[in-house]
Amino acid sequence: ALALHPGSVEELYELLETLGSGHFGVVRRCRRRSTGVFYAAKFIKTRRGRGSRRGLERAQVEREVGILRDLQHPNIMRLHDLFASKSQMVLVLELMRGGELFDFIAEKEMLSEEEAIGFLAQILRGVQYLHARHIAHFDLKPENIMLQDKDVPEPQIKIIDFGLAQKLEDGVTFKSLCGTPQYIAPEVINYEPLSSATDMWSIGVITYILLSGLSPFQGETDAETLSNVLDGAYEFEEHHFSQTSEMAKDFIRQLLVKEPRERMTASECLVHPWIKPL
Ligand SMILES: Cc1ccc2c(c1)c1c3c(c(C)cc1n2CCCN)C(=O)NC3=O
Repeated sequence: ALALHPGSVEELYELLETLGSGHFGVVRRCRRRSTGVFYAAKFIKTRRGRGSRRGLERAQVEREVGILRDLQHPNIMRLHDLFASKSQMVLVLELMRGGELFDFIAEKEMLSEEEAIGFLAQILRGVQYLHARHIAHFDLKPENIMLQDKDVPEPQIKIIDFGLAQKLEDGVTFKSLCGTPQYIAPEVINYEPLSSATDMWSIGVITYILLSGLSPFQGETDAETLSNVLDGAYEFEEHHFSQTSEMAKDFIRQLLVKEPRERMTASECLVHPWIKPL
């Protein structure tokens, strides 16, 4: 069980360099003093009162922790330790030395279909595990897919950042305008009920990017991107997709579908002929 340490994280961990920062706060590499094992420490500033603008609502962070602490899957980020003070929370997480899938693709420009399938099968198994527990991530994108090590033939990945994740209580239509324009599904923009199918649209966008290095709906501005998403306006540009198999295109077509109910589920993706032969 996960203890909520009242003391300071520095009593148990030596804090090292900053690995990244974002809307949530700062992530630093750290080393557990008693074992010498390295971890990632995510520092989240929590609001003093409802008034202040800085930091996140404490309840929101507690929701993320509540979701993370019960998850146990090789492709989902594991929460090791938790520290809370009145103005910040510190999540101690597994260290993913390989960094973001986003940077991995940027370095390689694009991946072979075999490499893409290798990553997607892991992402789909993690998402299948979440959806089976009625949890949706709602912010799936290459920045939130981390690699254990990148200099190995088949890098192991984990899904991180459950800051926007939700438990999908049956019947509760969860609506929230969140996520990143390039990856969000039409129903998010139309403020319609969200579901696990919302994650599957994002996986369609991620697949398109893995195979081509291009983002299917990205426009000059966020507004243009959002309208491209609403129009479902994307194409397999000949120049970037001439070498791509028909099965890969079919896989993407069955995810970038406007009607959420018509999209493949994670389980259906895992038996799609493009992925299955694995
Ligand atoms: C080597 C490296 C570099 C940047 C990292 C991480 C690791 C990292 C990690 C985590 C999070 C939530 C954010 C992280 N970031 C920030 C960027 C994440 N999109 C995490 O949970 N484990 C990490 O290793």
